[in-house]
Amino acid sequence: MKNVAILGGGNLGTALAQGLARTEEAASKYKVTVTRRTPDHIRHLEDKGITVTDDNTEAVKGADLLIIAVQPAQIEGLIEEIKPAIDPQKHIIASTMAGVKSEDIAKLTGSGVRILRVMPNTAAAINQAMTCIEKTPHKEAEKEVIALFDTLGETLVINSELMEASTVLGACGIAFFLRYIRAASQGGIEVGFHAEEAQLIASQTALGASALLLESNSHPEQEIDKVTTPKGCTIAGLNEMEHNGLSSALIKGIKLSCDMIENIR
Ligand SMILES: NC(=O)C1=CN([C@@H]2O[C@H](COP(=O)(O)OP(=O)(O)OC[C@H]3O[C@@H](n4cnc5c(N)ncnc54)[C@H](OP(=O)(O)O)[C@@H]3O)[C@@H](O)[C@H]2O)C=CC1
Ligand SMILES: O=C(O)[C@@H]1CCC=N1
Repeated sequence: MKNVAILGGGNLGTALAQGLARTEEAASKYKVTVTRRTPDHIRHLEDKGITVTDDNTEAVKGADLLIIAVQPAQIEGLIEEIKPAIDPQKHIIASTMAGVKSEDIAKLTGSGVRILRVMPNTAAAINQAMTCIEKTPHKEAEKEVIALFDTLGETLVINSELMEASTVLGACGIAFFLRYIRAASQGGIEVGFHAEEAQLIASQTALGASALLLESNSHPEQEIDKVTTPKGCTIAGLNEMEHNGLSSALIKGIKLSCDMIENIR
């Protein structure tokens, strides 16, 4: 069993812990502790065999792999607290923080600690995350981090300079796709469905569209061509959406999110 400490049991930290406790595969490999300053907010995790505490130092001492999931502005305080307990020979630090480079964390921990960035998303809670992992010279550490995040969904190792782009496309992406589903549901209600039915149809259709790409390895436009019957209703709706800037709005939103990460701290 590997001991994992998730430091910062907020939205993402909780999602990671839930995913690690949810499947037999993950639960048999990882013993998880989650910390936050107000642990009573996440006591429910204890029902799943997860240890919950406000003691970062003890959590670090008992762990091999440290996953940092505090907000970027909270990192200085956290590292100051745990620094005496960090053992460079033993610990691997995987940081989920948007916009915080591994070098920035190394300046706080002191050199010699194996640190790499990871960018999962909240679908980790149901083992459907997309996690981008920063390529690192510490190959053994990289292997261990990949193995852990493989239990939470898909993983992709990428160069450091793409970590911001991966944050927007993969992590913020959950919110972007969900907003599309909400809008589609609202449209569905306007054309006659009750809210729950509209949401089911929109969500399952989004899942089917993704699966078409993932399973057949095709391009979105190939699949779109199969739906757009000549003179039909799909192309009419699609063109109206594009006249109103659908693709452009998505691309602009992704670019703006990416630009603002530089100043996130
Ligand atoms: N939310 C997401 O979808 C994603 C988030 N991220 C990154 O993950 C990080 C967390 O984001 P998110 O979960 O949204 O934020 P949250 O604010 O929900 O979570 C941060 C948590 O850290 C805890 N915390 C703060 N200081 C300490 C400390 N010194 N010791 C222990 N726990 C502490 C806070 O709880 P308390 O106040 O009780 O201590 C809080 O619950 C960010 O850096 C973000 O960039 C990355 C990918 C996706
Ligand atoms: O919004 C944020 O800053 C964090 C990082 C990616 C998802 N949530």
